[in-house]
Amino acid sequence: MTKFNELGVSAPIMKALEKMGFEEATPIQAETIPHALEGHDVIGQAQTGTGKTAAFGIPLINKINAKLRKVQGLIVAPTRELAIQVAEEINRLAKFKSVRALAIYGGQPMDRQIRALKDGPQIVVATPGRLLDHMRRKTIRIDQVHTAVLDEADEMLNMGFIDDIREILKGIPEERQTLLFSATMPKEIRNIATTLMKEPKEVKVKAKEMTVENIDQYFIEIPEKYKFDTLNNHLDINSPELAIIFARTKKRVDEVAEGLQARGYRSEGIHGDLTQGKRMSVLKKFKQGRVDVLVATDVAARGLDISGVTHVYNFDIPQDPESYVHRIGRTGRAGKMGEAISFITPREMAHLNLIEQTTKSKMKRMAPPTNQDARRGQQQVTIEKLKNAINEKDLKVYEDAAKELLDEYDSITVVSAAISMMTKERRDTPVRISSVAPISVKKAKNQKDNKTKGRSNNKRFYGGRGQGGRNQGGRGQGGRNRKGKGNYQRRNRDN
Ligand SMILES: Nc1ncnc2c1ncn2[C@@H]1O[C@H](COP(=O)(O)OP(=O)(O)OP(=O)(O)O)[C@@H](O)[C@H]1O
Ligand SMILES: [Mg+2]
Repeated sequence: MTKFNELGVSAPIMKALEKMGFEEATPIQAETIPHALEGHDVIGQAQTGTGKTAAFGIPLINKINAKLRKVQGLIVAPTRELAIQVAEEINRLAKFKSVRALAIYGGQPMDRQIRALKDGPQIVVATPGRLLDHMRRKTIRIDQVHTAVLDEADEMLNMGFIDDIREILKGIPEERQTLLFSATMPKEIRNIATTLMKEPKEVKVKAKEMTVENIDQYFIEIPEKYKFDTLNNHLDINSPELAIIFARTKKRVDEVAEGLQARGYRSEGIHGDLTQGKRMSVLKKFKQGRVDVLVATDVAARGLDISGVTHVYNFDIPQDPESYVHRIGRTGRAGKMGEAISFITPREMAHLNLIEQTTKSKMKRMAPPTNQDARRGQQQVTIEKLKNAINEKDLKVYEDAAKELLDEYDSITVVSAAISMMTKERRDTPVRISSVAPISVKKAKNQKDNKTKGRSNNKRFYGGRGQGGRNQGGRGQGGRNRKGKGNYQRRNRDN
């Protein structure tokens, strides 16, 4: 275990770390901070929730000249919410040094950002599109920038956004230091990344698996049309503190979020088509626990650090194994435990193997909970409430009423009636979710024969009812699927 003062971190940052309760450096911090402080370019790869933000934040703040009120550090992140969160963490780390970080991102009025930029923040955290906008309008000056950070670098370099990143980096003096971080770094993306850097030190925190071990990973093989009720049952049984449910499209996110609301859950959806104001208010409610089930597209998959997320559900499995890693990484952060449950349609079973091969971890099969299990789960919640009332409330004023009731009925009947009245009967509310085509499993096809055998025992749970074709809605997959995915990822990318 490494202490921060062994890493050459300056006194004001040490003081902030102490205030934040960071006692020891995480492995990625211990390994990258010395390289970064020496001025090297760094590629840092470590599992989700292991403190990569501070791994680049600390050396960056360390290097800032607090007296110079010019942008000296530039951090680029793929989503607006992440830009905001990273700026907040940087500001916490820089609390005892006169260094300020500002987040700039799409969906917020330009003039407000221009005014804020004039205030002289030394660090700017931005989404690529909005940053380029400011650069082209010359409303941001980056000629004094000595450090550039790409957080979630692979995501930004993925899918043709390399040109935006290149253009951004071209505006920064060449002698800059470049730091690049992510939990995933596919080889081809890393190769692109190295073209943007000078002899980078590559730090990959050694781990057997790409996912953190404190996340228990499960899958449930389930036909499309049973997903929603299964999700309901699960939520009732587990009563997550906070849960994030990932769905494939914005439409599905809206439908699932509304369906859950109709069934009495405090649920909201988040995706790239919402106004920025709405996105922020949904996230705020979720962080405060006023919403406890967040339904999201991949816009919420990367980087978001929300404490109390005990469960992540893949209502639809993602196409990319990398996306799986990031999604489930919203739980099990900073050493806490978490649970990830992926719904996989029988036709997608081969895709499960592809994900497992990439992440080098296994998902355990879980039987879908029955309605009876769920009912027991719901009743358990009621029973807990009753027990709390017994222990904590003054029940004297109700005693006469209770005695009257017990004169007329036996105690079991009375208590059963009370439990029934206090228990939500969710399934009385019908909910319809439009179906989607299963994920294309093209890439994984040749693994299908040897790997999925014996796994596809869907019959056990559903009495061998027909599946497949009906879920697909007759649509072809392949090319179309891939195109669709590219589109929504692009739009989600936001800026
Ligand atoms: N040294 C430390 N000691 C204790 N907590 C820490 C330490 N470093 C970071 N944390 C906390 O751990 C949590 C996760 O950190 P962070 O968001 O930086 O993870 P990450 O590696 O960037 O994850 P992701 O891959 O999901 O982006 C945060 O709440 C952060 O404040
Ligand atoms: Mg991060």
